[in-house]
Parts: sequence; C-alpha cells; structure tokens
Amino acid sequence: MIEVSNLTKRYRDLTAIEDLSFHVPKGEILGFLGPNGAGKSTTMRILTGFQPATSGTARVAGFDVFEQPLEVKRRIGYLPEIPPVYPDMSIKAYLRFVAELKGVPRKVRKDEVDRVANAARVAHVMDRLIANVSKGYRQRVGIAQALLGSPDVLILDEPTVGLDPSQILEVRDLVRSLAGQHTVILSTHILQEVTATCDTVLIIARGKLVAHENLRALQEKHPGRSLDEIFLQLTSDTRGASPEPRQPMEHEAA
Ligand SMILES: Nc1ncnc2c1ncn2[C@@H]1O[C@H](COP(=O)(O)OP(=O)(O)OP(=O)(O)O)[C@@H](O)[C@H]1O
Repeated sequence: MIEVSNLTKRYRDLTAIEDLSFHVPKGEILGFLGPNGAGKSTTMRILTGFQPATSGTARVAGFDVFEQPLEVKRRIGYLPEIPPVYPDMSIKAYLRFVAELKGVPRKVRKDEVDRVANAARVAHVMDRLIANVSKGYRQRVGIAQALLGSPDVLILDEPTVGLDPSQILEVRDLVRSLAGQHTVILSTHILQEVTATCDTVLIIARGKLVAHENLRALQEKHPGRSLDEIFLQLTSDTRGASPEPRQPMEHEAA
C-alpha cells in the first residue's frame, strides 16, 4: 500500500532523511519510531504530499506522491502533529466543512460526518465549539477529520502527544480499531505507543533506517533485552550528541 524507495530530504546542508526505503502492506499498523529530530515528520509530510523530497520515490496505493499528488491526497487521511482544527467552529460544522473540502458528495455528507464522529467518539459533543473542548477531544476531532472519506491510508503524527493517561488509552484503542480497514503509519517517539498499538515497527535515527520488523522478531533478535534497551541501542549513535541546531525554516520547494 505504501512503497518508499531511496527517499532523501535535505534542508540546505542538513540531511533530514537519507536513502529511506520501506514497504507497508495493506491493513498494517506500522509504528514509526525515532528520537526527536530523527526525520519522522519530514517523512510523513513527504508521503502526504505536503513537502517535496530531494530525491527518491514514494507511492501510495499505487500512485506516485510527486507525479500524482491529488490521487494520493484522496487516499490519505493525515493528522499532523498539531491538529488542523478551527477553534471558532463547532465540531459538527468543522467536520462538515472538511467533508466538503474532501469532496464527500453532499447527499452522503451528513452520514459520513456521523460515521467518523462515532468512530472517533465525538458524537455526543458535536455542537460544542472546538475552542471549548479538552485537548483530548481536539485530538479526537483531528482523527475524525482524517477518517472522513474513508481513506485507504492514515498517517498519524504523534496522536497522543500532550494527552493525559486516560485520553492516551482512548486514542490507542481508537487507532487499534482501525487495523485491517486502513493502513496506518503511527509516528511517535514513545516506545509504549508502538507496543500498545502496532505489530510492526520501523525505527529511524538521524534520518536513516535502523530497523524495520515485527515487534516480536525484533525482541527475539535481542534476547534478554527490553524494547526500551533495544531502541536505545539501535538509536545510540544519535544519543549523547549535541542537539541538532535547527536550520532556517524552509517553506519553499526542495
Ligand atoms: N522546515 C525545516 N527547515 C529546516 N530544517 C528542518 C525543517 N523541518 C525539520 N527540520 C530539521 O530536520 C530534522 C528532522 O526533523 P523532523 O521534524 O522530521 O524530525 P522528527 O523525527 O519528526 O522530530 P520530533 O519527534 O521532534 O517531531 C531536524 O534536525 C529538524 O531540525
């Protein structure tokens, strides 16, 4: 469903991701793990067509991300790190608005909004202003908008960041319930996030792929070690190094 080949992104002299290649089969929930600054958001922005790559190719549902971006966008639901919600709108008005933007036909729009509201468990707060609901609910609204139009692929960037423990459990349950019908990439720097929701993990460090396998197989390769220890070992050459200085923001093309 997702095929990435030799993907590289440079921001001036900083290489954010380098020669990344991986494949995500249909219906899988892939945990995309890496320390801060490893290149997760960059990869997701490229896959969702929000940012060009410097080189390499990426295909979603058979469509090239760079050559057929509209076809790709139609098949992807994206929850960026900061949910793209409008605080002054009610949840209902916002979801109807996004459904319209996504081209959900008018006569099925109401049913589609009801469907995603039930799936993301916001159906009981639809008339509340987004500004007045908790961060957990805002995150659910972000997930609901990603589900609109039932895209084949969902890309969720740090969906539980900043939530309290009970909200985290609810969002994890929700993501788990999506397996099978959707192919999901779940980005996080929290290992428990992956063990709670995913079968397969892809780990990057400093923009390079350091592991891509079934969680159980990864543990079997490192007997007697916890996943935390395995993660630390695999990403160790990035730790202890001084933090990456942030380059000037690049808003324009690669
Ligand atoms: N627009 C940009 N312009 C310049 N440098 C950038 C830009 N976006 C990201 N970077 C740099 O690219 C590297 C990878 O960043 P990215 O945000 O993809 O990492 P990440 O794994 O998502 O990190 P985090 O978990 O902290 O969100 C970092 O060194 C970051 O400073």
